[in-house]
Amino acid sequence: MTILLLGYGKMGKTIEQIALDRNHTIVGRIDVSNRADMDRLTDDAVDVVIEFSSPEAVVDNLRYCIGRGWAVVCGTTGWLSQRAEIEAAVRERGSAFFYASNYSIGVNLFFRLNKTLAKFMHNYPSYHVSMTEIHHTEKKDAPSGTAITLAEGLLNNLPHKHRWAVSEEGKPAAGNTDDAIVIDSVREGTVPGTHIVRFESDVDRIEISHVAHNRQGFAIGAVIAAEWLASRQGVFGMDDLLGE
Ligand SMILES: NC(=O)C1=CN([C@@H]2O[C@H](COP(=O)(O)OP(=O)(O)OC[C@H]3O[C@@H](n4cnc5c(N)ncnc54)[C@H](OP(=O)(O)O)[C@@H]3O)[C@@H](O)[C@H]2O)C=CC1
Ligand SMILES: O=C(O)C1=N[C@H](C(=O)O)C[C@H](O)C1
Repeated sequence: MTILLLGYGKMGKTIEQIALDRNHTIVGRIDVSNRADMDRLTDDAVDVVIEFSSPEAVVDNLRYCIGRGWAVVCGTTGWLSQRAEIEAAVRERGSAFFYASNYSIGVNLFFRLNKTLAKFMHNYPSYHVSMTEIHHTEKKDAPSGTAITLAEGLLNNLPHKHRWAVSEEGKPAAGNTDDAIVIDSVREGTVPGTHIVRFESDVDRIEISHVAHNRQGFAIGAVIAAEWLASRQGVFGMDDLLGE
């Protein structure tokens, strides 16, 4: 399979190693400095684009790839207010698009555990639910895409909560947050990604966490998604790949 790496930073480079190990061919490594190289690729030179860039760049990148008819696996976070527009463009073009806030198989198991825990806690509103996500200091968006997916899983199962709200580095979230799941975003060192969901009462705490030791899990998942997407048309996510 031929892969175009759109975004060649920490994730792009980790994905490259996994893709080469799985006998794929990298036809381009695009960062800010060489975007014009994409114009020189023919439409059929690319089986799948793997896009891990930045919240500011991703939507233009996706529009460009959809316009070329290229299948795209996107991992960039922090842009989902424009998701509907992008997915409509994919359907109109008849191309293929895959998005996940987190490609790690372990995190996707954790998403399911999170929903199951929320269903258990549904009848115990006295337990105060909150989340913490911890990432490296280069991360541009907060809260993390993974934290937002976890919050959505909780909101769908906890009727007394209606939204999520952000606090940063331990500072309280703004306003009255009784109906909110408060997410604390911590940025420290080179942490690849840690997510904690907790239910706290006056007498005890129930807590689940996922800790990534490195970026390999995200990268393997993204390459598997690319292999899966290459022969498909439409809009997909991890539940399509892993089975509901
Ligand atoms: N879904 C998932 O499983 C995961 C998602 N992520 C997300 O992926 C994204 C990238 O993460 P990471 O690799 O750590 O970030 P990095 O900052 O290490 O890399 C980003 C790359 O994107 C490039 N880039 C920026 N703007 C453009 C542009 N306009 N066109 C092309 N390339 C561009 C940068 O180029 P330059 O170096 O020249 O600035 C750099 O090569 C983030 O949004 C992060 O949250 C991260 C891990 C897992
Ligand atoms: O920026 C990162 O590094 C990560 N971003 C993703 C997110 O925002 O959830 C996934 C992972 O946590 C690493």
